[in-house]
Amino acid sequence: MGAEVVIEGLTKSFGRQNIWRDVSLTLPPGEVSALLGPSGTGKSVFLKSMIGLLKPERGRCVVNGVDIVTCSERKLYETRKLFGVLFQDGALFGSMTLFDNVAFPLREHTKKSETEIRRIVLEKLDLTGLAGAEKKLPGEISGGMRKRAGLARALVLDPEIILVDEPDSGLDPVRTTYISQLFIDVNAQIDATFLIVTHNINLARTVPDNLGMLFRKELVMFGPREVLLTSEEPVVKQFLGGRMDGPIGMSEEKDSAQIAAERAMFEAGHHAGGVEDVTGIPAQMQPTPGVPTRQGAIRRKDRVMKILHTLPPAAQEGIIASLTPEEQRRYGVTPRRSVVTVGRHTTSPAEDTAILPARGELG
Ligand SMILES: Nc1ncnc2c1ncn2[C@@H]1O[C@H](COP(=O)(O)OP(=O)(O)OP(=O)(O)O)[C@@H](O)[C@H]1O
Repeated sequence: MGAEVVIEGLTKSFGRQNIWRDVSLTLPPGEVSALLGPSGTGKSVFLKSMIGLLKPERGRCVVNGVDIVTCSERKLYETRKLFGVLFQDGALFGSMTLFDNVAFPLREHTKKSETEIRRIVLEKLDLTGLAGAEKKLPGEISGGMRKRAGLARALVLDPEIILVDEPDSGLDPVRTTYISQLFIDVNAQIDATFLIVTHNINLARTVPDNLGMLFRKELVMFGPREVLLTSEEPVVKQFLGGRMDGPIGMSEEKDSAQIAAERAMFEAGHHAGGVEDVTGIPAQMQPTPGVPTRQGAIRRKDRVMKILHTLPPAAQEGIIASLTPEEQRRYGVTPRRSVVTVGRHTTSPAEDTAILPARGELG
């Protein structure tokens, strides 16, 4: 099972420029989490802080009892081996073949024989759909393949935590979905804890178990996906709809006068862009048939049902609607009213938000 990552009160500035402050969240072991946020809100800085490449001035990031922020260089070196990182561009060495790129961490950090290295590299290339491409140079393959090669390299040291920085950058929507499917399949196969930072709405809505959002230098929220996907928070709604109408502006945020002026314009009929009718909780991506069940998803169900009573009503309803009738019986919950199911999408109308906990333990 992947490692839990506990982040408490993390604050990062460059000189006098504060990037974000007091960020606290826990990545549950083996679950897939995603962190959203408009461009420039410090998502990449957050990932780099988690692996000790940047030093936050306050707070903790604890993995297996080691605080990355304050530990010694030696401990940091050891703990970093628990992480596999997929950088935005794959961060491959341009002059090395895919084989050598993927073999690099094994040659750097282990004493494995070349035969053993070959076995591991070919296995990871196969896992990421790159079998047969080992002799290619990064410049000879597509952006999607480069990302998959970056993922293969991130996997060779058997990481417990995988950090992914904007997997969709430079990819079309279809390739983005394929790489998302690969994350889900890899998660099912190795049960590692994932954190994906992204501003891709489709990915955010369908891939992770947990969702958070950075805005105005703070973590707006972090929790089960259903919480953010049903949130009435203006910044969250605006972001998920990809619209101009709301607090996020051209270069991050707007003041109240600008919000009011634009609101008048949209009310007068100007299209705010984005998609108005994408609401509710779409079905989550599942492992490809034949790939094992995600253990993280099973644990998550139990974990979320224990905290169900602490979540907003719309999120509760969405979670209950995602359970099978047998699971609803097992957890002792019943939807108050029937939920509307549209194709593979389950939506819960606002008036259907309350639940009936059938047993006392939920509330
Ligand atoms: N090493 C650094 N020194 C100084 N400022 C930095 C450094 N790294 C990042 N920043 C600043 O931190 C802010 C957040 O950058 P970051 O790249 O983390 O944002 P992001 O949310 O990942 O953006 P995007 O979605 O566009 O990739 C930016 O203003 C950037 O200029």
